[in-house]
Amino acid sequence: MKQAWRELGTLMATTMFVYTVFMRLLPPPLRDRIRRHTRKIIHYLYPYIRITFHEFTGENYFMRSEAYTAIQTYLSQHSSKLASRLKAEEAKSSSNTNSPLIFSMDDNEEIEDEFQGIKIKWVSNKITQKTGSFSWHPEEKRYYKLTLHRCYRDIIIGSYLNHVLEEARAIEMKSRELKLYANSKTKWSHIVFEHPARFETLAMDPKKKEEMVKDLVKFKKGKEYYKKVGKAWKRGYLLYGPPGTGKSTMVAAMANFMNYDVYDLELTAVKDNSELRKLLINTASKSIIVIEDIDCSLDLTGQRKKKKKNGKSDAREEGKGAVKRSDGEEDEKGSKVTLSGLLNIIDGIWSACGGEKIMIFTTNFVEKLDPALIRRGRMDKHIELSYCRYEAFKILAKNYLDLEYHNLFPTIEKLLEMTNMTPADVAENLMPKSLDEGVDTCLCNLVQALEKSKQDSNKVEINEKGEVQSTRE
Ligand SMILES: Nc1ncnc2c1ncn2[C@@H]1O[C@H](COP(=O)(O)OP(=O)(O)OP(=O)(O)O)[C@@H](O)[C@H]1O
Ligand SMILES: [Mg+2]
Repeated sequence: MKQAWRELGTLMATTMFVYTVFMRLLPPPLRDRIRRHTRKIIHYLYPYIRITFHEFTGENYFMRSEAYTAIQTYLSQHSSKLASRLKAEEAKSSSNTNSPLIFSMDDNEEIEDEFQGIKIKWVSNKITQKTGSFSWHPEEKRYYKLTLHRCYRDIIIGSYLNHVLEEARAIEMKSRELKLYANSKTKWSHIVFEHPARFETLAMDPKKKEEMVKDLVKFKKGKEYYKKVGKAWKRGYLLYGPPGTGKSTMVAAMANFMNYDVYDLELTAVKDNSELRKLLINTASKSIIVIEDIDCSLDLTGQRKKKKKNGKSDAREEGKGAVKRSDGEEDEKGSKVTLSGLLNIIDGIWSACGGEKIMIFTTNFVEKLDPALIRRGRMDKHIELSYCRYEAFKILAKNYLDLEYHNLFPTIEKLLEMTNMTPADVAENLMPKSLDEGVDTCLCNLVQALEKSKQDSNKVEINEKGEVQSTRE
């Protein structure tokens, strides 16, 4: 058998040699004709098409091909099951995949994929460049080669390759690192977004939570719907409620749930409307743009102007707004972003660029916002995050103490109805302060805190009644 193969090899090499010498001796027109006929014969005998995707493209092979990367991602999904030789790489630490390793086909390995009943062969290969000469591009050029029967050419080029790219995009979306962007001047800078908040651990009314999750799912799957109704694929949420009720936590939970980047827009750092437009144009799709404490960020409300005229300051605002906007300073150094500017940018044509964007405003004082800013269409959904009640408490007890039920739960339920304690305060009381503190101690701490809060609020009520009576007298 070995002898037969050796003879066949020699025969082929001789044939190729004779063919090459023969072709060189022929006059060019005749040579071209023979070449054409030879190609036809090969085409008849070998009915397959091959498509090659190189890792580096461009004039000097500097650019990594996006198609190559997408194919690599797509095939890595199949290779761990189908290929016998694999390459393993460490996954990104913050990627959402469960496995710490990512597998891909090793060099010179092949796997067979199937699409609409058609078998497609993928081979991963590499060309090794001659060493010794100085060169910028990599010495090993990798490529994927796809082989298919020519009768499937249209399906493969038309649908299969699109399918590969879309699947790869979906896989990348799942495993990508989320980013948290912050603005400085007209630029965004980012860090990796790694917030552990999830809807499961968010303490709020379960019905409201479910409604919120359904709304987000509908938005995510709404590409065709938004196109049909002729609306830009974006949605606005207004989160309002007292400090410590979980507004910022909810933004983080939304980003994790949707797998979107977060753009934390600090309006006080934006010089004027045109700078704001530039910043917003530079946000990518699949992102959440959040403006925290919108009532404190800028002079966006009618009430605020009145307040300034009167020269009085609102005690409730001092915690947040006053720091950013000390009187007098604001006009010279501060932001000139106006309400109308912000509204124009939210509604403007640009806002549809990229699509799939969520805008969130958070505030402690919803009643202070200009109705134009929060009307439906701009802020489509208004969500109130409120003081902690029993349903929300149960979620916190599960999160912090891994507790489904305890004898103190009915007492806590009653006390929560009678007081206004924020989930942040409840959570703080539930957290063990030392290694010796167990479930009972934490719950007793909470009961004590709730009783104190109840007494304090009773005192305030009595004082208020007293003041009312004395003013009547
Ligand atoms: N609903 C909640 N569910 C779970 N944890 C919560 C909730 N609300 C508050 N917390 C806890 O309290 C902390 C403060 O909450 P968060 O920053 O989300 O409040 P906020 O409503 O944004 O407050 P502010 O109005 O002051 O910005 C969070 O780190 C979280 O641990
Ligand atoms: Mg907040």
